[in-house]
Amino acid sequence: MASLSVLLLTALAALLVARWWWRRRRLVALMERIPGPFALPLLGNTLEQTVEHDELFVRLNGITQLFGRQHGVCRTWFCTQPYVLLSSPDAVECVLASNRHTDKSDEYLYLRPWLGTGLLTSWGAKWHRRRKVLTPAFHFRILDDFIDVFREQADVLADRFVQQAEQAGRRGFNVFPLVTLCTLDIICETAMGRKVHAQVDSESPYVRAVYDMAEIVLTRQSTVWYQPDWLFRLTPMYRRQQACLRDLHGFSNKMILERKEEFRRSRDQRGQDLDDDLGSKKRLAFLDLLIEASQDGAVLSDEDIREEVDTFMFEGHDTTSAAISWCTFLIGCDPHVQRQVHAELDDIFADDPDRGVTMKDLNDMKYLECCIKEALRLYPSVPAFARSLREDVQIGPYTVPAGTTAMIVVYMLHRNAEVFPEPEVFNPDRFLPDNCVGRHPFAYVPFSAGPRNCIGQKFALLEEKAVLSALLRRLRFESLDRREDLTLHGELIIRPKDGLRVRAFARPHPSKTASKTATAVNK
Ligand code: HEM
Repeated sequence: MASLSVLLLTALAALLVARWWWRRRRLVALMERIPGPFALPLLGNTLEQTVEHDELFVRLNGITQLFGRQHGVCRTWFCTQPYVLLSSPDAVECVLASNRHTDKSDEYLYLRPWLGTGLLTSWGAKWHRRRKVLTPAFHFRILDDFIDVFREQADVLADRFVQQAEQAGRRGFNVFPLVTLCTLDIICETAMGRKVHAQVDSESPYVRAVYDMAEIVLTRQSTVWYQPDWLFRLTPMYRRQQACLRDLHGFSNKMILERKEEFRRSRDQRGQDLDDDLGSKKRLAFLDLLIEASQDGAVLSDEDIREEVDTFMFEGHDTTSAAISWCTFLIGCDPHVQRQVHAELDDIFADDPDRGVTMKDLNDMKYLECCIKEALRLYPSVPAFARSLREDVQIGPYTVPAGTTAMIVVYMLHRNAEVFPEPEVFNPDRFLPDNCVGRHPFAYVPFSAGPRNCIGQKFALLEEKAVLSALLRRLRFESLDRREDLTLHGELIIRPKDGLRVRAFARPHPSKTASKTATAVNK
């Protein structure tokens, strides 16, 4: 009897496997036409990919270079999940330009405990609704209000840089951690309307939880045995996650309650709608705009608001911090570029070298903008991102089947020598208006592109300019690390494994009659 049961169970299991295999045969056949490394049955390329983060980044870029040379498409398998890696403008366009491929891949699932289904992780009708509700929060009128926050926090950072420069002398110091605390201060104040003083107190539980949570997400993304929820719940890392979430959600919930209360009070006092107040009397945080848009819960519940605030916190500080740090480093590698940036800044602030930066100044920083763009080309803060394909897509000569994860390998896309000759050279002139004419619109996508592009890109660019100009008005940089010696961590954000070390020197105070050396771009 027992042996009959075993036989029946074995037959049933075999039947299920055969059915699964039969259903997947088209997907597998289509995938195997796409160039890629040899893959084992069931395991695929998992063994080559279960390595340290820096090594994984090198391997993914290597596969892209080796197998995706011709059409910018190659394939790899993580267990039974197929991936295509896209690295040419045409291939990337096929996915990003379409309204049909807006669903995020399973890698984003691990962000859900923190971000729920906010703008970054939601899909379908919910994402559409949210995008519509949130877009006005990034209107330039609102961004104008944030310049004061950028300026204040950038000045704190510049003071800290001066201090570090004095203490470290010729040994130099790592810019990354200092800049990250500054961008965290900026996003807390602009997203939630509260100062967390991260630059002064980096040990705050909230700040620590942000770091820990990002690390947990990354570990789950790249480690097979942490992926199933039931298995993850058995690990100490799950308990660490729950502790982080208590701090993260506890803080945002408290902020929401406080701001709602303030919002109600001020509306009752004035007897008028907050709309009348936009951009005039009181600076509004994104949170206030969400509370306003929520229409007392009819459009957004408190939990919906929290999802979005947490999403801004996540997307809005590490990305800008990486961008500012890389740009400082690259400018510090090239004295000629640095002289042009200094000349532009001296020119803009010739009327009063000590005054605070304004929106007009930021808009006038054309050459600095080229440097920022070029730094984002070489070191895109988000080096890769992914979509889950719900239907077949034709990419070049290949039909990529539904069910595949399409990964946009931005780091390699930006190194296409046909679009960017001598791609490893840091050359901000590539982004002078004349030099951009005729460039493929999907050849440069640090903020993604198409319907799911970065909603915060204007905010990010203004913040970067405000912080970099505050640093460069006071300091001259010399980068100590050589680019070719850096080990990169291609994590959620691209980071150098051992930081970016620079020496900083105080600049002589520019006289009020500074020469009006206009740079080519300002003419
Ligand atoms: C240099 C800075 C930044 C870079 C390079 C960057 C890059 C990106 C990229 C590549 C995406 C697409 C991600 C994907 O498809 O998975 C994205 C989406 C997003 N970003 Fe940014 N980002 C930056 C700054 C910001 C800031 C400052 C905010 C908010 C204040 C922000 C908020 C968002 C949101 C909410 C999304 C999701 C948009 C959607 O799916 O509709 N980002 N960003």
